[in-house]
Amino acid sequence: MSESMRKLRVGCIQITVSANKAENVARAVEKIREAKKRGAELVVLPECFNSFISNDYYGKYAEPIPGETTNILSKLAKELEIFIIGGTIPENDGDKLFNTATVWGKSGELMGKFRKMHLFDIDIPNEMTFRESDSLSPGNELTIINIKDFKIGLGICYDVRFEELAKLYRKQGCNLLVYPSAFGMKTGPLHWELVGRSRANDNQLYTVLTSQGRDLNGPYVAYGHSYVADPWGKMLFMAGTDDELFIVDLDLDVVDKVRSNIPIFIQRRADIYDTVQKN
Ligand SMILES: NC(=O)CCC(=O)C(=O)O
Repeated sequence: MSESMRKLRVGCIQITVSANKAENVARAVEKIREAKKRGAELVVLPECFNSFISNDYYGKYAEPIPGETTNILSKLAKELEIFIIGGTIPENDGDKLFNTATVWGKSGELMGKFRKMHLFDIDIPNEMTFRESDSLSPGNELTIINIKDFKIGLGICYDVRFEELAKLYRKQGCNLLVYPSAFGMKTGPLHWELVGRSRANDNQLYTVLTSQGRDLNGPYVAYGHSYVADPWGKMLFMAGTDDELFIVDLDLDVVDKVRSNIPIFIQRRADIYDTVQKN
């Protein structure tokens, strides 16, 4: 097996968004070009990279897929010969809205899309209330993408809290989970790092969490601090709060090593408990 197939250089892009969709997309394009120059083979954008995170905006900013924003990603992937996980955009399909991630291959082809499965509905009285389900519908399908020898499971932000989803991906052989995200300021400080490192450690795989940058004047203030955790649960890199591009090198030897050193996956008592996919 070729050594280079087992390594992947990932460009993680943290960007703030404004009310101007075209500007948001242009900012993402600029960062993807920069990531290519720095050797990235795969780039990952944050959740809602072309729109504010807000029930007031999802409907107005929504597009079909393919559509205006994703056509730009497709063309760019082809031009730069790079894989793009296009963060998420609000998607309209019939009379429904979804929060959707798309993945674009080096020929500009749509390799897959994932619709946020667990909608961000929380209520911490007087501090943070959000009900994505007021405007969005949930997705019902897991999405796995193969790039080189990496088997990549997709989730979106709040999905990272659900170990069952990550475990299903692990059971299907994933060695990398990618979560375009934008945690808020209430839960971010306590949970943002905890959940992504936990999913990495529980399932002995890499986790990539890209966030919107923090804009204190927007309708939704993202925590920022995009990061990558390795299969030991170790933080490889964490961004600050402003716009930032960082590059990380992933290596499947690290996955193999931790799985052989601490073989929890085969030691699970599946005779007593299990996580099963129902559809
Ligand atoms: N956009 C989201 O799904 C936010 C998730 C979040 O902040 C959390 O605490 O979970």
